[in-house]
Order: sequence, then C-alpha cells, then structure tokens
Amino acid sequence: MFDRDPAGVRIELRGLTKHYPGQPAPAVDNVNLDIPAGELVVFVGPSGCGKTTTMKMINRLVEPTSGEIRIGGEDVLNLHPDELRRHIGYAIQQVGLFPHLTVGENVALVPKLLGWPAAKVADRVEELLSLVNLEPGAYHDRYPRQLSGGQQQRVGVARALAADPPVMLMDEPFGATDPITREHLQSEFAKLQKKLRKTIIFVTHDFEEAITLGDRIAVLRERSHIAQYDTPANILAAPADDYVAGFIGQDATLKRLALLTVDDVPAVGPVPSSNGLPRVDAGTSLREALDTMVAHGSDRCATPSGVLTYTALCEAVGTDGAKTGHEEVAAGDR
Ligand SMILES: Nc1ncnc2c1ncn2[C@@H]1O[C@H](COP(=O)(O)OP(=O)(O)OP(=O)(O)O)[C@@H](O)[C@H]1O
Repeated sequence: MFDRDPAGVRIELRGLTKHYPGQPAPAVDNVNLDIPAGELVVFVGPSGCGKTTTMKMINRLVEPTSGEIRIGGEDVLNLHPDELRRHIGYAIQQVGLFPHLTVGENVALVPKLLGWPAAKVADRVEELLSLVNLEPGAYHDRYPRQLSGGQQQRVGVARALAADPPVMLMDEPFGATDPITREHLQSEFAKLQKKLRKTIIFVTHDFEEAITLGDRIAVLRERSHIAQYDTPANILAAPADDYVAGFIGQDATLKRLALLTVDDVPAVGPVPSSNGLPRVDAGTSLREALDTMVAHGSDRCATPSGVLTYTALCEAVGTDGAKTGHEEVAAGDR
C-alpha cells in the first residue's frame, strides 16, 4: 500500500464530487487539487462549504458520488475502506478517545490492529506520548476523563500518528481548546511536522491557524470550490479576489511581517561591530525586528548578515511605508 514511505506521499483529487441523497445541490462539486508529498495543506472556508465532506472522502468515511482520489499514485477507491483507514491518521475536534481505555491503550489501538508485536507497540506508545509532551510515566495509565481538554487533544494527535501513517487528516483537532492552549498546541505541532514531514490535510475555520501551520492554504467557497490555493505568504501578498481578502481581514501586513524573517530581506552590509544598533538574531520575524526598532527608537537594526532598514522591511511586505519620512532619515546616515 501507499504507506511504504512514512515520510509522506502525494495526494491527488480529480473531479471529486459528493451529492448527498435528497439534497438539491452537491455538498462538494468537482474539486481538483494536488497536495505535494510531505506538505501540510489547510482547508479554510466558512461553515457548510464542504471542508469536512471533502476530507472524509479521502479516508472514505464519506463515499464520493464521482471523481478520483489517488494517494501515492494509488487509486484509493479500489481499496477496502477499513484497510485504507488503518493507513491514514485521523484526528478530529471531538477527539473521539475511548473513555473506558487508558491513554496508553487509546494510542495503541491502530498498531495493535495492524498486528505489531507487543514490545514494538509499547515502545511506540512511550515515544508518541513523549513526542506530544505528555510524560508517559504520568499519563500512560490515566483515563481520558482525567485529562484536560488540551491534553486529550494531544492524545488524539498521538493516536493519529501511532502507526506512522504517511497521510494525516485533521479536522479542527485543536478546536475545542482555549486560545492559549490552542496556540501552544499549534506551535508544538508545527515543530513536530517539521521533523515528520507527513502529508497532512488540516481543516479549520481560523485563518490565523491556517497561516501558522500551512505550507499551503486552500481557501474554499461554497461546495468546496477553490477560491485560491497557494502559500500563506502569497495569499497574504496577493489575495485572488474580495472573497479571499475578506478571510484575511484587515491586518494582512502584520500577518506577513509575522511570517517573514530577517533572513528573507536583503540586508545592507557590512555587519556593524559595535555601533549601538539594536541587534536581532537569524530567524527573527520581521514583526519582532520592527518591535525591536520601535523599542530602540531606531529605523534600522543589525542582523547576522548586515543591517536591516525600516525601508527594506516595508518593501519586503509590499507596503508604501518606504515612502514615508523614514526614507530621508535612513538616507542621511548611510
Ligand atoms: N450526511 C449528510 N447528509 C446530507 N447533507 C450533509 C451531510 N453532511 C453534510 N451535509 C451538508 O453538506 C454541506 C457541507 O458540509 P460539511 O460538513 O462538509 O461542511 P464544513 O465546511 O465542514 O462545515 P463546518 O465548518 O460547519 O464543519 C452542508 O450544507 C451540510 O449541511
């Protein structure tokens, strides 16, 4: 099956359509999408636009009316649905942990189904609990009701990863948590995905979450018609139309600043040794670099590769801040 390579495989959707019986129109209508191997693609769109239906067709919890789904080149509509689902990780907002099983038993479910030897299952459970920051000694034998909502969602993610599937489907997996826990889970998950490079489809209502996690974002309109499919930076820089712009909201520039780092902007050299400029490290976001400039009352800061100016920072995010009076100030001491 397509999971010979746990590091992620390509997913192709061709003419994918679902018309629920008795409904006047299809819930998902003729979706064509390529999801590159090892990328995390976020489906974002309003309630009822067909995100969940599209995703559930991929693991055949919903049978397509027509169209094709290929995973790693393999036509999944020819596979047995139960067999297919054992090879695709699935994490949902409701978590769906079995209340009568311990945390360890919940995570072990799929590897056991796949017939892994007991010692391998035990090792894997320990490894996964550590991976999602739940100390195995403390959490392995607890029951789901003895965990917080955020901890339960981590167990859900650990369980989805258990058999090391190349594909993960995640439907608002952090949706039921408060904003702080949610941000924490997002950043932990982003780090995890950097290591694992699975092919992931992630559904959310939340555009901020899409920007934080997505290698690419598919902005969907009704019936899963694709309004735009691109990287977060490209969507923020050039929304395809008013519909996509509406999703981004007012503060697209701040979002782009948070997404780009000082390494993305050509610095003017040479690196000053000790000239009193505030310094930022490699990898610092442009938003943090701007905060540093503001805090020091400076229109520039030193980076490991040179000097980053306010003007260059504005140019990088495509605003006309470069045309403000800062340009003259900056030019005066160049
Ligand atoms: N089993 C079903 N039978 C009939 N209609 C359905 C069924 N499941 C979903 N629908 C309809 O299909 C459309 C798409 O639903 P879907 O759950 O895929 O949307 P969604 O974008 O995931 O929504 P949400 O963000 O609210 O979860 C909706 O109009 C919904 O009412």
